[in-house]
Amino acid sequence: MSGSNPYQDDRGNKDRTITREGGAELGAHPGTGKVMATSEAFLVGDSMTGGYGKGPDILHDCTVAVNPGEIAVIVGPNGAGKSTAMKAVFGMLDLRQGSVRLDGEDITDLSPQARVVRGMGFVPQNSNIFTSLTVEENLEMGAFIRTDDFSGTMAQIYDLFPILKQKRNQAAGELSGGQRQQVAFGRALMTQPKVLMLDEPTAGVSPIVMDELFDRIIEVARTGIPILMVEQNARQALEIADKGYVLVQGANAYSGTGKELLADPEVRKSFLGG
Ligand SMILES: Nc1ncnc2c1ncn2[C@@H]1O[C@H](COP(=O)(O)OP(=O)(O)OP(=O)(O)O)[C@@H](O)[C@H]1O
Repeated sequence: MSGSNPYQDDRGNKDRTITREGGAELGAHPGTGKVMATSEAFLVGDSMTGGYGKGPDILHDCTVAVNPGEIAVIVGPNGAGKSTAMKAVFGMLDLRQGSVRLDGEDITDLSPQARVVRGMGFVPQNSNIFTSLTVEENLEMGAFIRTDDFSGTMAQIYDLFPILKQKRNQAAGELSGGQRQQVAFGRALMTQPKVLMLDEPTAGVSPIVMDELFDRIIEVARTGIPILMVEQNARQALEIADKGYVLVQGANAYSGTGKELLADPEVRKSFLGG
């Protein structure tokens, strides 16, 4: 979104090999094509183990990471812990082991609010907009941490999602599912995040709307904002993914580039419907 972003589009597929059980070699630094350790990635949830409250561990040594210019997608069966992994990266559950790092800094102990201030944008799966507020008020709420003039950012968001401009004075609750997702997406962009996390951005929308949302996600990634997202529509999401993680029972089962995972016979058979 921001013209001053130093990271330019570099979404070409790099030569990387698929890994099973962990993805230590995943992650290529934009511009260099050099494969670097996941631990050096811009955003990394590294070897995360933990669960909700005093309950059992849901995540088991789970690692997800994303770099500028990339779209990283987490897929896997229902209940695999995909949303939990996102919540863990955003600081919504206490990790028993592992860490979260953003731009080289350990943020494991920061609250979600503090992570937003550091540059994380998170769009949760549910309740991600204020239905009784107008579209524009929702976007304004997104800018809550900003003290500068955010009208330029709002204009960029209206360029990205023209329908939101058209409906800016309408209550967000009156919008279609796909339009509401655009509001949630736009609201997260209002903070000018350094990284964006989306939990099932295409949940409940038609295939056409899903394609449109994916196009917008690609557009945002091209501005250099790394995007980490969970998707139910695994096949379609992996098609636009620079890298993908298949989670099973809270652990990394497969990881690789989107292309590699789509081509892997085991991944196809077990997770992509053949
Ligand atoms: N708030 C919570 N408190 C306790 N357990 C939870 C909570 N949220 C999720 N879980 C449990 O964590 C496990 C993983 O759930 P999670 O929602 O992360 O899976 P998922 O892969 O995102 O699933 P889906 O694809 O169905 O959305 C499940 O067993 C679920 O019951």
